[in-house]
Amino acid sequence: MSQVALELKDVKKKIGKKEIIKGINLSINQGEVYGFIGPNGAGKTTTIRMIVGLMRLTGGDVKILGKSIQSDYKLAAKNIGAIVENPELYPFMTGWQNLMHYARMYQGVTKERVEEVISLVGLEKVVNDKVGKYSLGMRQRLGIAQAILHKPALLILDEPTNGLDPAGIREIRDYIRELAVKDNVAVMISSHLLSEIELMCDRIGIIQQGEVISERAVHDESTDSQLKVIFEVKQNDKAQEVFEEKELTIEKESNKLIVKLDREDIPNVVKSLIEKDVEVYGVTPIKATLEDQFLELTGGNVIE
Ligand SMILES: Nc1ncnc2c1ncn2[C@@H]1O[C@H](COP(=O)(O)OP(=O)(O)OP(=O)(O)O)[C@@H](O)[C@H]1O
Repeated sequence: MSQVALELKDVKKKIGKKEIIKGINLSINQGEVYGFIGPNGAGKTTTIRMIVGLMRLTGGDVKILGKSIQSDYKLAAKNIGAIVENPELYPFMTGWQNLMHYARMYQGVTKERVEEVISLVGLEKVVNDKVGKYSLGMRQRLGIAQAILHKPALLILDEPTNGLDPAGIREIRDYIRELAVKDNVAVMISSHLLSEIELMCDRIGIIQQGEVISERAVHDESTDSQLKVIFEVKQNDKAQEVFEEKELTIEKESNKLIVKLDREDIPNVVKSLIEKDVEVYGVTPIKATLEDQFLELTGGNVIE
């Protein structure tokens, strides 16, 4: 069984009289990529800053590989690699010099390990160029390389794909998945790019007003029990009667009826339609995108 890499227990943060984080509980296993999403001001950065020790907790605890950041900070922190806000890089030094500079700060990070992370993030060709000349994508990759130098069990990335073009986003996504699968690293990513989260993460937590209001596996069909289904029928009015009898919500009433129902009720509804002589041409479940779910859960709050 994989070990729990990160555990948040009733984590709270009060600034002045305002409770910004209201008791967050979550855990991330080794080898798991966890997306932490929420509208602006929901509390993502505050939570991350507490996990990495940049801000004190006002309540609860954070454990990394079982070590508390409150009572065992040094032991807990050595298992974290993070990019919070922008990665700190020296523009007048080459990529190689930057990494060697950080490698010296950790015990046991060899030259071979530096070479390994460079190839993992695909920076071999530019590693001897000055970082000042790097594109944003290259800088992000170097930032990730720096964060994983000491082989942390937990990698935390705050908006890692911010400002990257689609090709850059794809590359970062691939490195992150590789890290989780090959090196068993637990990764926590905060982002507002929901489509990215869907492709990159195993599980997501949605945070709103300082609380995790929903947590779900990204590819778990069982969490999609309430579906939107498109019914293509010839006799709309008769079909509507069937749906109304069953107290189902009809969302759209053009030539196609979009109805919300549980997956296991589909056969029954189709049977009723046929019994009422409705000619059914098609029944298509629409997989609600994460964005739909997110907007539904946050009551339509607009995200960037
Ligand atoms: N030092 C502070 N003093 C007072 N309020 C603060 C402070 N830092 C953060 N806040 C408030 O806490 C809430 C959460 O902010 P936070 O930056 O954690 O949100 P976020 O989810 O990361 O948002 P964004 O996506 O915009 O970065 C916001 O309402 C913010 O105004």
